[in-house]
Amino acid sequence: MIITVTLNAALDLTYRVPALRPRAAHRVLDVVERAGGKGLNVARVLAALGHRVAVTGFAGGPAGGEVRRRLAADPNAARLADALVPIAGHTRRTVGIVESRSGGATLLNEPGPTVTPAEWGALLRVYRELLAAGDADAVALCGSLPPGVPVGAYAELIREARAAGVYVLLDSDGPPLRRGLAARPDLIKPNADELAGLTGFAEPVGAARDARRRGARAVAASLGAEGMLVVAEDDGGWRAAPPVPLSGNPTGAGDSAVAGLLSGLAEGLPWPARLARAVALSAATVLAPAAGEYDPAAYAELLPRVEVVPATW
Ligand SMILES: Nc1ncnc2c1ncn2[C@@H]1O[C@H](COP(=O)(O)OP(=O)(O)O)[C@@H](O)[C@H]1O
Ligand SMILES: O=P(O)(O)OC[C@H]1O[C@](O)(COP(=O)(O)O)[C@@H](O)[C@@H]1O
Repeated sequence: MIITVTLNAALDLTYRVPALRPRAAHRVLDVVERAGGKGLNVARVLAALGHRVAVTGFAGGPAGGEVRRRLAADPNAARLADALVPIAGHTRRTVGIVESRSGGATLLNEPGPTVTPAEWGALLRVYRELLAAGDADAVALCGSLPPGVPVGAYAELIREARAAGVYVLLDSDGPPLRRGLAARPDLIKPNADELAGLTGFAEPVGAARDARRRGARAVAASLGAEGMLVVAEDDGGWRAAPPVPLSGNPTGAGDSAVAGLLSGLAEGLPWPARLARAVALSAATVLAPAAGEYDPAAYAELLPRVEVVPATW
């Protein structure tokens, strides 16, 4: 079983337009709605891969209700346990605008609802109960923090997971990521910009090794069409790349990479196989038009074609 935490859940809307022009009106070709926010995407992909998942975080208002309904209606709902904590504030929407001509995506992420100290306390109680149940292989802490949640929230959740002996992955950005590192997460999954922002190094190998010095036990950096780089717990490393760069909607590709890494961990796979899975799943997510979905046929076809090589430094 894997626990995913989405403190800033979202109703993800994907609008498709022929091309996006600033300061112009657009006719939207079609709209897709999904239960989103990073941890919810991770959970849906894990469930599709056959894993049981407990989904926690906050949900409130109309979008929060819709997120819960969509989670319950997921084709793999039997493996998705809804442990979201109700709040008085309204869950946000995130809007992805995908250009059908170029495949480019523009994202508008609302800040999210204000969470009260009592609601944060309720989340901590639910999280502790999930950890105490004793059957978690891993926890994924994903995404931004909504207003009101303390900036050290991830550090606190990491300390709790480590105290319970549960592997913990952090996928966030900015101050919540920086503060989280102090609590020594087992793995972080930054993209290239997040890694550079964290360390000040643009070059990913130096940056990933620096992130380990700052507290991450291992770093899996996602590098867009170039695939992924891992600097593992023993400072050994691997690189994995998709066979070809793909064009499509990259929203949620990073979340599928997280799902690939954690499903492989839960199945006892070694690093190279976990990495190959993460790259194939995330590349197959670029090929699926809606945020946070992957194309299963493309995943099966890509997996044997992902090249994993040891990295040296
Ligand atoms: N254009 C692309 N072609 C093939 N694979 C891609 C492409 N863009 C992203 N990916 C895959 O998705 C992963 C995550 O994408 P990335 O943009 O690095 O992260 P994030 O979605 O978190 O910003 C990459 O490591 C890669 O495996
Ligand atoms: O919590 P944040 O950082 O605002 O991110 C939320 C957004 O991230 C997503 O999970 C996509 O993330 P990735 O493209 O990094 O995988 C969307 O579903 C959501 O709109």
